[in-house]
Amino acid sequence: MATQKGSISINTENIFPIIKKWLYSDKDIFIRELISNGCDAVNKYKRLVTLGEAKSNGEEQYKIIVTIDKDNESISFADNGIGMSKEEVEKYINQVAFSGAEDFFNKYKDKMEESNDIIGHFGLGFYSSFMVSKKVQIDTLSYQGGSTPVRWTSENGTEYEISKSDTKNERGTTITLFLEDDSKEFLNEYEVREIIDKYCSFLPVEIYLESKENKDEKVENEEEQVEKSPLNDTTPLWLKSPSECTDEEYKDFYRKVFKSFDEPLFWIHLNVDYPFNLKGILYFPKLKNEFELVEGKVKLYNNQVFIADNIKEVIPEFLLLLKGVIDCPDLPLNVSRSFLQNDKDVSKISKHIIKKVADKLKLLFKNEREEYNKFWDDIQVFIKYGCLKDEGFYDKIKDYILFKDINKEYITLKDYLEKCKEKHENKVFYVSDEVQQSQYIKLFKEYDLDAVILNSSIDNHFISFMEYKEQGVVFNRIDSDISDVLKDTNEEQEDTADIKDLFQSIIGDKVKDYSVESLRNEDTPAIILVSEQSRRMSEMKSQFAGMDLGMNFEEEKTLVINRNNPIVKKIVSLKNDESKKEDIDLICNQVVDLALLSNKELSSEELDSFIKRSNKLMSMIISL
Ligand SMILES: Nc1ncnc2c1ncn2[C@@H]1O[C@H](COP(=O)(O)OP(=O)(O)OP(=O)(O)O)[C@@H](O)[C@H]1O
Repeated sequence: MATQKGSISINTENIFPIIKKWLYSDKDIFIRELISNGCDAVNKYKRLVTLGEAKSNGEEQYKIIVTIDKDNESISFADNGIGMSKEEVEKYINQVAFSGAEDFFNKYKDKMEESNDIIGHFGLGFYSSFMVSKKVQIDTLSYQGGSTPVRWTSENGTEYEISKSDTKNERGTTITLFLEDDSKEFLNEYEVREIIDKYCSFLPVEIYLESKENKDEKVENEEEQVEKSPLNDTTPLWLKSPSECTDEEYKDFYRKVFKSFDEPLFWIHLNVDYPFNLKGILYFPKLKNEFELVEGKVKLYNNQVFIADNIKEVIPEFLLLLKGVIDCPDLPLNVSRSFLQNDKDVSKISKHIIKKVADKLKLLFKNEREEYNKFWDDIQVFIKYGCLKDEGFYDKIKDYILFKDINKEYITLKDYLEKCKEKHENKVFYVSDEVQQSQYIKLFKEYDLDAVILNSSIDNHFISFMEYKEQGVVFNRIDSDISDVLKDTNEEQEDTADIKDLFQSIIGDKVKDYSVESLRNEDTPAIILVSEQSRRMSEMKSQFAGMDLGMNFEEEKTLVINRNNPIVKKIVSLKNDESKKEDIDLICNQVVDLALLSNKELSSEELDSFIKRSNKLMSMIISL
């Protein structure tokens, strides 16, 4: 064949996507592009064999071999796919943004029963090789009988040479990149292996990595003769039908892909054919603490080629807390993200994924309630975050949201409200700190009342959200206005004014209100209740620390005095005894501080006088 020279034509309309595509992305993407091209070439050939348009002895091992040649400072990508004739090289390689993949698909689409598994779309991928090379060489031999091997070379991507190849004598294509000085890292086998691992772990054609030096050693080393295993898994689990996958396979896949020793809690196998193609597996990881939430990872693939982690245009943001893989052959993922934001299919996919997650939760709730209860602590933050982010998600799963109560039972809002209807209709009591509020929990148990534990940092927002969504339902902290609930209706109401007056005269306005009750447990002299509204306002104020909000947001406290308590009884009986005035004063203050202490930490001055008073009381006892 005579040597021919010419200029590469550039379709200017299509040059802009190239700029967009590579100006901002990693250099290593060329490895993904060239391996995907090899993969396409093999898939096209296999398809022709199936259609009877090409011959195969049935034993051929299709593969892509990546070879690093340190001496020549090159890296090559060889496949035994369809190959290219001289005309095809001129058509597909010399015209940037003219995709032979699209051409092939259009030509054979009527004859193809399965969905399109060809990766290329844009006719640009090959040119990414110029990001790292000073010279690119293609040696290719078409599958068509009587073809001549072709060599195409170009030093800058705009001018080329075509001649007969003197190295290619078997069907397929070898693309050799002579690396630029600033891209020598691609001669490092470890580095290249990492990149292949990142992008090509699940490509459908076997990929091998060789190093020219190793190749020479191989002849001498007997053990090396042993067949190497491919770098990739050509049939990833998500492609299998869910009914054929075992739990162990799902767990192994999780451990392998996410390099995690933990076991996932459960998973969702996505498998959609219509109206779009989507396959994948989403795992609910076990979270050790809330801060791990940021660590989720959802890997997005396009026809088994890795595209990126956590593309929030496709996967709803809150689901990015999960770990998983999603393969979406329909998405034009090589295009910029702004395109994705406006794509209708993309929002449909996102909605579909949300629905599937909600369905799975419903299924677990209905069929495996015990297990679901066990998972709840680990998934609750994720679920609540999802509800806050997406009301639609809340509407789908609201009946499956659980609350852990003070007896460590898991209960739905509906069941809680039903159970407590008689005692406090439409009111949910909650604990935000089990240690700090332990006295109130004890009190609730004595009264056979129930409260739920809402102690994660997201719960404050979630409570407001629930109150907004579930009109009429209010959430009150366990130390809030519970006097109504504690009131014993059977009991005759005695005059309580003298007890109130006594305390009020000593304590003054340290608390806003006083009430006298007959608590079932006589050991407790008094408790403090804080109005829910005032506490929320005061918490809000502390979030805006330093800002003048123009209002006073003090917590409104009520002192509930237990008239069944012997100390209270005693001081009330002695209230008119002038000689005991000082002692009564001391005891009343101590009773109030103890009640405050069970509610929250004392301020430094409060603590100071509490300690002084306690010491005084002890010395009084000793001198007795
Ligand atoms: N290894 C190969 N074997 C056979 N043909 C190839 C090979 N590499 C590239 N080609 C041909 O060159 C064309 C252009 O390749 P290029 O990578 O630029 O674009 P593409 O794969 O079609 O699309 P994309 O830009 O989405 O990767 C391909 O469509 C294919 O016809």
